[in-house]
Amino acid sequence: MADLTKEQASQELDKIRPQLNSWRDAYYTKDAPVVEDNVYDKLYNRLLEIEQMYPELVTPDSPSQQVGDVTLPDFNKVTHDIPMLSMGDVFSEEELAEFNDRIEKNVGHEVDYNVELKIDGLSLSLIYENGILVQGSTRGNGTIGENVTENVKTIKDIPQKLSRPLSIEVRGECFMSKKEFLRLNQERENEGQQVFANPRNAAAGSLRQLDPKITASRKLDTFMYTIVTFDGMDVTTQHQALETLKELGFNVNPTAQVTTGLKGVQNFIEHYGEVRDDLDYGIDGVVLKVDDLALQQQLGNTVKVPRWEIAYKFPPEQSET
Ligand SMILES: NC(=O)c1cnc(N)c2cc(Br)sc12
Repeated sequence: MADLTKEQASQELDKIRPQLNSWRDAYYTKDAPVVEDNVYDKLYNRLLEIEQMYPELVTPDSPSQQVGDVTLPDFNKVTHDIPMLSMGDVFSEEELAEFNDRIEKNVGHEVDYNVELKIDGLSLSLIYENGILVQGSTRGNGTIGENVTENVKTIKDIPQKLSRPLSIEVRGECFMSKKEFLRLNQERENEGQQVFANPRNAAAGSLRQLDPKITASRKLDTFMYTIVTFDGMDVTTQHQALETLKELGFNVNPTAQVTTGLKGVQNFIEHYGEVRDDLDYGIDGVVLKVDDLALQQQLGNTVKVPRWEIAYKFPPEQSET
């Protein structure tokens, strides 16, 4: 192979990487590959050849770093540097008022809440380095989760590259729409396989797959709702965090609202309690979060759950088995 200068090698890799990644995405996430295998392999081997000459040019998003074909014997584990806590639950307006009273007594004034839907899926952590997705993991026990990076890379609404080269961790919910749940269960029934009991189980069973190709064959979605590390971004409230997540390319649930005190929260709860069956995704309640992030830090967490957020839970859906 004619010797390449490092600059020439870098320029050629900058062309090859996105081409291979787009072909790879088509293979994993759309109906059919867009090129013949030999065309893909020829360009992939050229990438390996150049990366072998200049290993320092290998980037995390290079196709040579995506090991999507390997079916792991078991999940590798990841440690959550900041634990993925669960959340306290309340089931009545009175309990909600008690939560609000505790907050106001603690801080000495009325607070703004960011009110969001509680999505019926499984928690997901995504870590980006210089804007490139490098790790996806489940909550696990809150401290030790499962590494599901290769599976996460097949979920279409998760950006593999952010709109800015940030090194951040974000968290949200991975879920399966009711429409996809019905399609998948019909497919499994046709194939004589056991059907999933509900969309939440189907989402968990699809994300926690050792073979990424199986995950890719199922349509999973996400709503991201927390920035854990900010990489210098100036974000001071939860509702700003949601706007920032959207700007960075994440899917964010559009229903969130800011309220002062509990004003408007009951209307929000009543409205979404009434329309939940019409949503194409499962919800099991409403989450109230103190909107000011500094105040969240000041309030802190109990041993198990944050003091600054609460889940108002709906009764189980009639159709839920
Ligand atoms: N909007 C949110 O914060 C949210 C939505 N859906 C969920 N299942 C959860 C769980 C935690 Br913990 S927070 C949260």
